[in-house]
Amino acid sequence: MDKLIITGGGPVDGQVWASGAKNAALPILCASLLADGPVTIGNLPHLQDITTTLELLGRMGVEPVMGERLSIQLDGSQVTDCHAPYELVKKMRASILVLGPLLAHFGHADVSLPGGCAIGSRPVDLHLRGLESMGADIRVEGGYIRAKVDGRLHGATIFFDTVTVTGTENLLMAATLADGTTVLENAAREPEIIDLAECLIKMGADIRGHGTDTIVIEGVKRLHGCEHDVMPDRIETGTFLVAAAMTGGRVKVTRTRADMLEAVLAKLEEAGAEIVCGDDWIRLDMHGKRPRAVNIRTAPYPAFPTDMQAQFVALNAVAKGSARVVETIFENRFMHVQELNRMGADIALEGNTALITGVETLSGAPVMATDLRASASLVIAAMMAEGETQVDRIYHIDRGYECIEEKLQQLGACIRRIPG
Ligand SMILES: CC(=O)N[C@H]1[C@@H](OP(=O)(O)OP(=O)(O)OC[C@H]2O[C@@H](n3ccc(=O)[nH]c3=O)[C@H](O)[C@@H]2O)O[C@H](CO)[C@@H](O)[C@@H]1O
Ligand SMILES: C=C(OP(=O)(O)O)C(=O)O
Repeated sequence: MDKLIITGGGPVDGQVWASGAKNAALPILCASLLADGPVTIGNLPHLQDITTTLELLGRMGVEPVMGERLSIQLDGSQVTDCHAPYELVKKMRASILVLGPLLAHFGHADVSLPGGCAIGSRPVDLHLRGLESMGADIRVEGGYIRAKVDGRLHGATIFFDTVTVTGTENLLMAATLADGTTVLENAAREPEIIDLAECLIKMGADIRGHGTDTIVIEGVKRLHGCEHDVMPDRIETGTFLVAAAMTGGRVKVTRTRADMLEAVLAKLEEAGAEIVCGDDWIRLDMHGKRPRAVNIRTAPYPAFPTDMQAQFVALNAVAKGSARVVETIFENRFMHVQELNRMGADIALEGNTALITGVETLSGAPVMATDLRASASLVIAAMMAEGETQVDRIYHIDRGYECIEEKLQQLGACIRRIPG
């Protein structure tokens, strides 16, 4: 297993570009299963999760054709096998996103249950209940979701008890080819849902209300190919901004968007950062200062994203003052806390709340990455810690951060990978 070795020290200073968003690219790749023609997807990030998804689509018969500028062409009409095996689904929960498109386009699907993971149990009951109310017959046997429908799915009004991002995406995709109207109530409003809906509309889907909590979909008979560029990754962008803020440094992130990061930028300003935004860039400057501690409460978009919680725990660990960070989305998303404490942080956990007392500095230590954003928090903490930190199990970070060491080197970090 690869490791990252980071020697902490100077402030972050430099410019870096944001990659395409993992959490938009994954549903969009799966949406290609709905089309009767080639879908060309641009600005795809080069990430392990993307490779896993392409392998999964390849097993179904959809062979990717590589294009220019990180683009790829996929044709849903090539599907020969509607089966998503455990050995691929276990690598990446977002594989569940093939369920809705396969069922809607081909009338059946066998998809392994994703199972629990480090950050929480993450059930998919709301995906399944929604598909059942659209007429699907679903059985769970041998760890597989076996779903079929006689003829086509039909439209339905579906109320989500809990706001779910991939649940909204799965049902949104399924509804595009259903008979009649589907209304998704208490739908997720994340920017990645808007990006997916815009791609589906280019494929010929009839969707209104995406970006609000009520999405209305009129089913159409078929969808065609299209071209779509994936939106920038707001979580990667936010991670670079926090790295600069923690080290009293400055950064300009390009090829990104400020409008989808409002809650994060507000917290960075509260921490003392000066932030200036342009059409497709964000510049942050801490002017050499130590950040002030900021309280955080995660919640569905547009509130503060759970995917930025670990990075802000790291920031608070070295801030002036003390802070409370409350995680309301996942029941076990504080695995970074004990590793940060090994680096000298002073963080206590009480249920879903981290109570953080800022310390002047952290010290390098061997630490273990436990999930994607926990890994990111350890890497940025290591960049400001005294001495050397060894981050083990970094395959987690490779799921979601493209060329992490090259990009952080551009910002002045002393970071290298040791292949395992
Ligand atoms: C690939 C992708 O886009 N991943 C993101 C997506 O994950 P994901 O879509 O898996 O997360 P959800 O929005 O579904 O989860 C939100 C909450 O709903 C619960 N739930 C969800 C579905 C369900 O059927 N039943 C149920 O109880 C979950 O356990 C969790 O407590 O949104 C999360 C919340 O913003 C992000 O952290 C992930 O980065
Ligand atoms: C939790 C995340 O991803 P996934 O849902 O793919 O596990 C994430 O991107 O932070």
